Amino acid sequence: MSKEKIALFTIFGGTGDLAQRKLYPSLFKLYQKGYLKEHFAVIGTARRPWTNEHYHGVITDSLASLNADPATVAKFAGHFYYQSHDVTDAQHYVTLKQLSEKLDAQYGLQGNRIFYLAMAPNFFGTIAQHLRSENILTPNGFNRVIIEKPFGHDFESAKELNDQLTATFNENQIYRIDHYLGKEMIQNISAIRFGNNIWESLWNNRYISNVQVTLSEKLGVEERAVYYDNSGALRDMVQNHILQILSLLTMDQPVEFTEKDIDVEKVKALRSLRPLKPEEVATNFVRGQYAADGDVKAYRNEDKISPDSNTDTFVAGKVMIDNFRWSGVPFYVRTGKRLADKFTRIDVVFKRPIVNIFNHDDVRENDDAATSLAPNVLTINVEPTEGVELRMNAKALGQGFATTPVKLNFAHDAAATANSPEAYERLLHDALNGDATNFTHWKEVAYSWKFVDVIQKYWDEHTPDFPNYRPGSMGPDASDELLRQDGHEWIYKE
Ligand SMILES: NC(=O)C1=CN([C@@H]2O[C@H](COP(=O)(O)OP(=O)(O)OC[C@H]3O[C@@H](n4cnc5c(N)ncnc54)[C@H](OP(=O)(O)O)[C@@H]3O)[C@@H](O)[C@H]2O)C=CC1
Ligand SMILES: O=C1O[C@H](COP(=O)(O)O)[C@@H](O)[C@H](O)[C@H]1O
Repeated sequence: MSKEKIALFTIFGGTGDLAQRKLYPSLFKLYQKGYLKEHFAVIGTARRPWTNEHYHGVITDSLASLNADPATVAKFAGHFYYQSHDVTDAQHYVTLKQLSEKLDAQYGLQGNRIFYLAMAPNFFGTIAQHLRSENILTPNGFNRVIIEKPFGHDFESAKELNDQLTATFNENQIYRIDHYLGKEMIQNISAIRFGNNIWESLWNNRYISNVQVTLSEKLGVEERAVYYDNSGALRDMVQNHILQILSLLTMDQPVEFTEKDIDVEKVKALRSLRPLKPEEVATNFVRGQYAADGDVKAYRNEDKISPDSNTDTFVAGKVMIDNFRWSGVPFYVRTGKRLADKFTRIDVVFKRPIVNIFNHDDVRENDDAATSLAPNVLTINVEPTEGVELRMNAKALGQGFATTPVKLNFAHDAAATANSPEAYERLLHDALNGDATNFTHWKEVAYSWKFVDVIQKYWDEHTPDFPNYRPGSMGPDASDELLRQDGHEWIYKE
């Protein structure tokens, strides 16, 4: 059976950063791999008054880093059509419907439509309402809408947006994208956990001391100031990516590895997050904003950022999960811009042995572990390295007997990593196949916002002392104190 997928893509936000950096290259890779052939077309739409010719130039430029055959690129770009209009303008959708029907006939698209909303969330409801009112969805093919994160701004706006979307689309037509779920090693969490008896039997509060999730970025806010200053790191990275990763790390085993069964278990995990009371926020969550350092601008001095902005560019937090499996285990999360390096990693820190038979001096009263033995740590490296490390204790080489920490290490080689699909390519392919396994679902989004809203509300009511961390560090000192107060420390330290 041909692997060719047939569809008309309509990208709202076709002139934007995400479309150019992620969507066009991903669609091209699907084209190169034969998943898209002749029977596909793309309508890019935004307000800028571009011509098709200019649009094809933008598409070509967005593929430059792929060093692809120019003739192939030109043929691919020929499937793209630009329409300039404002999504709040009803007439835009009348002309969009006419163009959609023309391209459907021209390319034989069987009425299959994928609408990608690659623009600020406050427009998502407007677009969904117009798609319905102007009858742009088709009766004879599939209709799917891909919604970028953050899905809303808080629980209330997310609920309103979801109601607007479900007035137009069924739940199984809504693809809430969180591109971290398309990353190889995030998908690997379930394989590691449920594919190996060694881990699942230890994956609980009897053996695990604490879990650490770090999404570190070296870049600053770059060209996205307008979006980011209204978002902040808590909404931009914690409400979605980090809580999604936490749900995969902590969920119970699904009955089957299917979209529905995985969603059931992720929702159970997110429902088990211990909600914070307002008076608990300050001792469990840390916020930061990067300062200036040499020729690196402070956040408040970035283009289009107000000089008195209190937007958080860094978050560290301690999350507790109240269920049988995880009660008592702290989950430390952190993310930020202008940190020491660009990487994403998960560190699962196991409890040390209670007794160190190799060093009787180490046995102390009321000590919960033999401190001279290093803790076992399972590290899942998500990016830029893709792989798994295990730290354990072994005998030190040579005469006598002493223990020493050693590391078992698996990493995909660079060639394998380079050839594996990038997150957006993988998720666009899943959407073409109607597979929403690696997308978020409404209840997951709802519980994530409910958890985050308490923190954001408390921060909105209390003025921070910003800026408070040096670019190139791993955030404010309070982030280290968050673990130190529990007798722990970050496995990755600057
Ligand atoms: N960029 C990234 O790395 C990531 C972005 N995202 C999400 O993707 C979405 C888009 O982000 P990004 O591409 O960075 O944002 P940009 O600001 O770069 O792009 C916004 C797009 O929306 C268009 N637009 C704005 N207002 C209107 C309007 N009234 N009518 C029609 N088009 C409009 C703009 O085009 P024009 O001005 O010509 O109208 C532009 O194409 C956001 O939800 C963001 O959270 C998610 C993950 C990563
Ligand atoms: O969703 C987002 O993610 C990017 C980081 O994505 P990555 O794949 O490069 O790790 C982040 O820079 C951006 O602010 C955020 O919106």
